[in-house]
Amino acid sequence: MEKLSIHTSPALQGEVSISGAKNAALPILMASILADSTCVFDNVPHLRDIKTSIALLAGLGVKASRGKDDELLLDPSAIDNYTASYELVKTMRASILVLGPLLAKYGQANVSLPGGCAIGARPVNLHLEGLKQMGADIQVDAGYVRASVEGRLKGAHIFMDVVSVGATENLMMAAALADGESILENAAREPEIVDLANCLNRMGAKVTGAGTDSIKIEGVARLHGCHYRVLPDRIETGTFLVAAAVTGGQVTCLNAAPETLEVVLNKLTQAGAEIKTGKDWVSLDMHGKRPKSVNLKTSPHPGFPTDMQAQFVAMNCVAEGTGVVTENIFENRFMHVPELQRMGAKISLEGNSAVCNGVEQLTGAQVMATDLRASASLIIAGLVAQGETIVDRIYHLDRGYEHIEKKLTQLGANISRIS
Ligand SMILES: CC(=O)N[C@H]1[C@@H](OP(=O)(O)OP(=O)(O)OC[C@H]2O[C@@H](n3ccc(=O)[nH]c3=O)[C@H](O)[C@@H]2O)O[C@H](CO)[C@@H](O)[C@@H]1O
Ligand SMILES: C=C(OP(=O)(O)O)C(=O)O
Repeated sequence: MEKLSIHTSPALQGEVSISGAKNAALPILMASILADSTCVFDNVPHLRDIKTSIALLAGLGVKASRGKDDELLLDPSAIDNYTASYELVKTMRASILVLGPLLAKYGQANVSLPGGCAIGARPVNLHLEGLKQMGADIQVDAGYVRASVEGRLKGAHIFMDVVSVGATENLMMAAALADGESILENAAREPEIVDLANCLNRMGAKVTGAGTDSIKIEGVARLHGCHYRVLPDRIETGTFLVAAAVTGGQVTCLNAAPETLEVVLNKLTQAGAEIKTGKDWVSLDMHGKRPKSVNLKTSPHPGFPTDMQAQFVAMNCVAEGTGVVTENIFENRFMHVPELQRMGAKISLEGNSAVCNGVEQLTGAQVMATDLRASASLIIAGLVAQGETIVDRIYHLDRGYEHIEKKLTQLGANISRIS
């Protein structure tokens, strides 16, 4: 099994190009099911989750081909299968996002339940409740969601009692082809929701209000193919900025979208970084200083993103002072803490908070990646630990970071993939 070997690294320096956002690309790829003709997507990152999505769509009958660079062409005109099997869904929870589009376009869908994962139980009740309100018959049987509707889904006024990115996306896609108007209340406001809405509108949908907590969708009878460029990955951007910060470095992220990162950039400024932004770039300069600890609490956008929590815990481990990090979205998202402790971090877990007392120096160790962002936090810690850190189970990392070790090497990090 492949691992990453990281040795104490100098202050990171230079420029890094940010890839398209995994969490925007995944729903956008699934949205192609709704179209009658070919969709061409640009800036689609080369990731394991994207390969899984292509396999899932190909299983339904979508013809997929990679174009030049980061282009992906999806032709949904010959879809003839409505089942997403457990084999694929279990490796990628976002597979549940085929449910709304299949049901809206073909009146039926069988999608394996994603089940829990390392970071939490992650139920899909809001996805199912919303589709029921739109007239779908939904049965859960033998681990599968079996959904059908006579004729078209009907527009509905849906109140979600938890802010859910995935449920907002699934229901927005279903409503795009429903009969009549839908309003999604307490909708998620993440930039990836706005990106999906923009893409759907490019396909001929009538979605307004994305980016607010009330999204209105006027259903249309058909959607056509489109050309759409996926948003830059704000979590990848934030990860490189934190990596630069812990090493006291100076890094510029190119092809980025700084306006999607406001709260993360504020926290980095609090940590002592000098941050500069332009239209599509963001730079961080620590001027060689050690970061200062920060306190933060994760919450839905525009709050601090849970997908950046582990990286900031890693920064607090080596920062000056004590920082309290509170996780409010997922009930089990501190799996990186015991691994960071193995590297000498002084962290105590108190309920859903991690209290980190920064130490001057971590020590390299063999550590286990338990999920995607936990993997990133262990790499960040490894950059400033004394000696060698070996990160095992990096298949989690490959789900969501494109060529991370190459990009870090380009910035001067001592990191390599070993088998
Ligand atoms: C592919 C993708 O975009 N993944 C992101 C998406 O995941 P995902 O869409 O799965 O996360 P949600 O926003 O749905 O989850 C937020 C909270 O709502 C709960 N919940 C969700 C659905 C539901 O039906 N019932 C329910 O109770 C979840 O258990 C969790 O506690 O948003 C998360 C929160 O920003 C991010 O960490 C993930 O990176
Ligand atoms: C939790 C994440 O992804 P997913 O929802 O695909 O598991 C993530 O991107 O950090």
